[in-house]
Amino acid sequence: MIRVEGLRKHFPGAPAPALDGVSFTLETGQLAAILGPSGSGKSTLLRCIVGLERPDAGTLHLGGQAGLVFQSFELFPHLTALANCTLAQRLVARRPRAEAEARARSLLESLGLGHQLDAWPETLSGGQRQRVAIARALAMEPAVLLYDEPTSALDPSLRREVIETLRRVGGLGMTQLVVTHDVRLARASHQVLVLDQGRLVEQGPPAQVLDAPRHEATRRLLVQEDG
Ligand SMILES: Nc1ncnc2c1ncn2[C@@H]1O[C@H](COP(=O)(O)OP(=O)(O)OP(=O)(O)O)[C@@H](O)[C@H]1O
Repeated sequence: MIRVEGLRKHFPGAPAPALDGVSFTLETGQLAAILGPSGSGKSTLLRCIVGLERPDAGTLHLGGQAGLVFQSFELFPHLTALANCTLAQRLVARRPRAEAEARARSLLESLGLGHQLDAWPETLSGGQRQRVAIARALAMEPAVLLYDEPTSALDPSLRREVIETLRRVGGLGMTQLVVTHDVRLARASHQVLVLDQGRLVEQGPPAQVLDAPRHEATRRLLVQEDG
């Protein structure tokens, strides 16, 4: 479970805070989508949770480290799928090779890549590369996995594949937080959080937030998506 309470971040010189008292709770194994207009504070929220930015006030209870999966899902091109998933385990977590490989293999298998362990990134499809990147993040055993715009710049079939993968990862018990403009991805989540000007203006299951939006910012996001 992750709990965020009263998170506040005001960048020096900025006219208004990027985060202005954000609080929410996410149960273990749940997937939450963070929506909001440009500049509403989505990336700042992720960066505070992962520790890349220090909040001015508020508390974070993660029960461990947060892992961040970047938009481009970049893999090390000179390492096989398996080696991509063992490098940080060995260098950062200092796990012995056999242990790191066993964990990587099991994660790649559970994401449907058991037959691609020795494949080079350039020989994998876009969707397969993404699953390797996610397995690599999971191998570090984060308490929560964060994604910044995982489906932007992807074609529709790949988007569906990413959504399917996030569900699978949720099935492994991982708590996930996804910043996205993709309403379809938000619909596949357990909880939708809408940020506007650094404040959480809506929060609830997708059926509630997306089908009966109460806030203007949410309505605008839905109109943009339809158009
Ligand atoms: N390092 C920084 N220094 C000063 N201001 C910043 C910094 N980072 C973000 N901001 C400001 O904080 C606010 C929130 O930015 P943030 O990047 O979190 O928004 P966002 O919702 O992720 O936007 P987008 O959807 O465009 O990525 C914006 O007004 C932005 O200009």
